[in-house]
Formats: sequence, C-alpha cells, structure tokens
Amino acid sequence: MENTVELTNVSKNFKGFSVKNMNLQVKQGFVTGFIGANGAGKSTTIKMIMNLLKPDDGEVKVFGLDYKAHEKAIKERIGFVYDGNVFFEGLNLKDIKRIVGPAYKNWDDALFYQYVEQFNLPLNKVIKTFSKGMQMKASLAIALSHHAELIIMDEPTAGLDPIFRRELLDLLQEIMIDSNRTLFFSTHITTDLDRIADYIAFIHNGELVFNKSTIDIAENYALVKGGMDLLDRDTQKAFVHMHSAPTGFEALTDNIKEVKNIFGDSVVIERASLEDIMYYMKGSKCYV
Ligand SMILES: Nc1ncnc2c1ncn2[C@@H]1O[C@H](COP(=O)(O)OP(=O)(O)OP(=O)(O)O)[C@@H](O)[C@H]1O
Repeated sequence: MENTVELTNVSKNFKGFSVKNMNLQVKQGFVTGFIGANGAGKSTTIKMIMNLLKPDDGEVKVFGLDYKAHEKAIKERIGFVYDGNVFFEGLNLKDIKRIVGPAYKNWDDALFYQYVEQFNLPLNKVIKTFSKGMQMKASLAIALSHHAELIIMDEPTAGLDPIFRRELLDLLQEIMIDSNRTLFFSTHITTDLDRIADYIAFIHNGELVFNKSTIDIAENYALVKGGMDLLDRDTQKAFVHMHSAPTGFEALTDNIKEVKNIFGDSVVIERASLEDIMYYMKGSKCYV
C-alpha cells in the first residue's frame, strides 16, 4: 500500500467555509507537513481523517480501509496528537495509562515508561500542573506507546519554545526510523518542515493547492527578481504570482527551467522558502 491516507473528492460545508472536493494522498513511510493560513481548513481536514467529523461528500480511506466497516481497526493503528489537553486534567500519567492502555491491542507498557523517562515526565503529578510543552510530550508518549503506524498531529509545535520545538522535531525524526511509519502534521511554523518533511501539502481556503515532495519544491520553485522592462504577457506565463513595484518585479515561479529559458541571466533567481510560496500562491494561478 503506497498511501496510508487517501481522501477522494472530499467536501465539508460549514456556514461561510467549505473544504472543497479535496483529493489528498499521504504517502506511507514519509513525513508530510500540512500547511496553510489560519482558517484554511487544516483542522477540519485532520478531523475528517480521524473520523471526528464526517465529510458531506467523498471518501476517506486510512490504511486502505473505510471507517464505516473498520473504525476500530483503523484507530488501533493511529496515534493522534493535537494542540490542547486531551486528558482529564485532574489525572496523572499513571491513571491515564491505566485508562488508555487497555483500549489498544498493541499497548506497550515498557515503551510508555521509556518515553516518560526520555521526556522527563512525572508520573504522579496531575496533568493540569504540566506546562504546555510537558502536555504535548505526554500526549505524544501516549500516542507512541501502542506502536502506531500513522501519527497524526494537529499543530504539535504551536506555543512551544524554540529549543523544545527542536527537541520535538529530533524526536519525530527518531520515530521515523521505523520505515513503516507515516507522519502527517499541520503547522504554521514552516521552518519546522525544512528539517523533517518529505512532502508538503498546502491548503488554501479549503482547497488543496498542492501536495509535493520537498525535493520537487526545491527544484522547481524560486523567487525571480528583475526590471519591469523584461515583462510582457508571454514572459509572465512563467510566474505563479507577481508583485510589481517602481523598482522592478518580484515573482514566484514553479518552473525555474522555463524562467532561465525566457530570461537567461537578466533576472535574479533566489530560493523560495515555504513561507514565500504560501505568501505568493494564495491558492490560485494569478497575474498582476
Ligand atoms: N464545527 C464547525 N462549525 C462551523 N464552522 C467551523 C467548524 N469547524 C471549523 N469551522 C470553520 O472552518 C474554517 C476552517 O477552520 P479550521 O479549524 O479547519 O482551520 P485551520 O486551517 O485549522 O486554522 P488554524 O490554523 O487557525 O487552526 C474556519 O473558518 C472555522 O471557523
């Protein structure tokens, strides 16, 4: 099975917002970062992947199975981490383990204690006394202790300090050594993805703009800068979006080769960061 998650023509309509006809494949064995602006539909999509929200249309398959017939089998194999306190605040980790552990066939006590130690988490302190970072680690320890093949995380690094974020990313890298494992997580902090993502899925206004490998993005996307005199309707075709100013233009291309063919050495081509791409693309092919 090549895709761990497969969304086919999935739509969800809220008043004033829709996820529209989404086709998304999450590749098995890789890290996919899910990016998009506030309110773009990341959490809504993740909730549909987790069957916490039912699509109005389309099909969601996880491990090649649908939720109607296989909910329990699917959930057994997923570890879900999201920004917010998942647990009863008044409980400690020992209590939580006692409640959550038996729910999973593959729950591994030894592994749980290993993560608790590795993350420096107290077993006997109630969760409400944990810092945000500790709560995230606790959530992750629980999610990892049943040998989940798919880890889904909704903004796991939100609100964490830079050092802690880095530690978390190192840890995620470590858990990906298991080549069967798939990691799908949403984030606003696109620089987190430079370190660990293999694929980037970009959603804007409820629509999937692209789902591409980071190699593909690095090879094809770039910022192009040059003088206004270089532009005409034909040359602009190489750009996804462009800003112009009296001093010249700055544009995003998804086809560096074509830009080189058209402009040769007369423009400056610079690496486009994910933030640049998000800023420029805003969802559609568009020219100024
Ligand atoms: N249950 C709901 N009922 C109505 N509207 C909803 C519901 N859940 C989400 N929305 C709306 O759907 C839109 C997308 O929300 P969503 O939480 O999926 O975005 P997001 O990309 O995760 O945003 P953020 O990065 O800010 O968390 C928002 O406009 C939100 O108000």
